[in-house]
Amino acid sequence: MKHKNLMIVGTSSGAGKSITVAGLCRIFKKDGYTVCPFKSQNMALNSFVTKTGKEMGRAQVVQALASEIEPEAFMNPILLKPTTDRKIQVIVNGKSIGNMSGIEYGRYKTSLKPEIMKSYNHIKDNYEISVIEGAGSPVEINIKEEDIANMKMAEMADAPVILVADIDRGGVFASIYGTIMLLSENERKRVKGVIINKFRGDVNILKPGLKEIETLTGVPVVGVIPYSNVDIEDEDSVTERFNSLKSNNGIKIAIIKLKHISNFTDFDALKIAKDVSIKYVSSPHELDNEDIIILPGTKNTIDDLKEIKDNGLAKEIIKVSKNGTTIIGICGGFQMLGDKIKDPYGIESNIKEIPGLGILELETIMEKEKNTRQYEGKLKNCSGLLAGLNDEKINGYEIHQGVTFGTEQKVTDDDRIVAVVKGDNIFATYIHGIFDNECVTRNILNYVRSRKGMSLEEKGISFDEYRMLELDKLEKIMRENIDMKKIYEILGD
Ligand SMILES: NC(=O)CC[C@H](N)C(=O)O
Repeated sequence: MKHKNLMIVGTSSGAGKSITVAGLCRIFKKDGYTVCPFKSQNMALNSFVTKTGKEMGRAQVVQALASEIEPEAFMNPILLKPTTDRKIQVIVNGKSIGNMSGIEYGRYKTSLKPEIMKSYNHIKDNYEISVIEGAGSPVEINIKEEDIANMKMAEMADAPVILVADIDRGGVFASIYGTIMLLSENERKRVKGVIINKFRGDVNILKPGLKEIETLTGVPVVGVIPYSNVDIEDEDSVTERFNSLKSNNGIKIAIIKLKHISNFTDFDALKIAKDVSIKYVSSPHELDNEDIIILPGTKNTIDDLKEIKDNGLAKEIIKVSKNGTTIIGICGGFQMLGDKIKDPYGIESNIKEIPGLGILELETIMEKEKNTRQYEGKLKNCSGLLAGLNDEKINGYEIHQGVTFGTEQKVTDDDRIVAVVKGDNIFATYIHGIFDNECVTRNILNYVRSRKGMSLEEKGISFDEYRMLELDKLEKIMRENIDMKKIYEILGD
């Protein structure tokens, strides 16, 4: 089997690299090839846990789904998770090797090349096509020497390169020309095509410019993709995800926008539910009688807890929790709802102990060992928000250092505390992806619907099904607007 590859780089972060890779993976898969995504280094707080308990960036997970293969850490051998303002947690091949400052990591990262190549070669040996994603812009000339994610990666994999440019933010010709001109001559030779992304309007207006940029750079424009509302998660560095989502007279949900918010893809499944409006909130006066308040996961529970105490959000959440507002805590947010968080080894900060919101009688200790595992279990002893869900199977994944103890009502069949309910209106869990379990989401939303006198919803589409439909939408748009014949010609041996 001869392996063929292609690398997608972008004129900037958020140009649409991840989505383009996902779309190409889907097309190659549908055309009958075995295909695998790859990104050597990701910087993201949205991570995923593989079947073998390894952590990886979520963009490659979606691309793996598009390729119809199980997500595995070799698709993203390096994951960087910003922990505090100055430290990043470095995850290599799915496991944390500790925290480093930016400068320390800058010095260290080129030594990871063998690790990267081990992962890449595994893909090369096992799949017919690989689609490699770059990171940010390939011409950050101040750090080009230490590059392991862009043109160096293209070189290491000997891959042809396609440059994706975002026309929506303007300056598209300058960014295409500037990016290509800032590459070295050898690097420039690798660039075989340009894709213009997020175009609104009549492509005929664009045509003279396309011709001119092709002449100026010598690189053909192989596609102009219209702006679309395909709902597929992209890199989280530049995200429109925190924009509010409105619906009239519906269920109002506020998600607390913590400074180190992590795994906010947890809420994607809520967005597709009927009558839901979601708002991200970072101060108490933005709260407006919401039906549900969610405390999300965080890379730094202690710092973020301190912040919501200082800015008054904590006080407000405690107050409305007593008036029956539904409060949901996920992972770090779950830990905050307890009485106390202890960090004896200074994992998250130098605060050794901090009182929580005291809504749940629980205590959390940050352990040295990080828990990364997929979760599969059964609900039991369900009441309140989860009433009626006994024996339902649920799944998701866990990423946390904290271990939680206490006397609240456990609702899973595990010995340890994974999820609890309290009274009618509180639910908290370590499980990321909890809302992807359609029964849990429907139950909670129906609880709120009945309180508000709204009619209840029957079983709906699962989030997995929804995601596959969106990927197929993306495939269709890309096939219609990219010269796929040309892409197959570009694919490198
Ligand atoms: N993913 C999370 O929310 C992590 C919570 C917390 N920072 C921990 O490590 O335990």
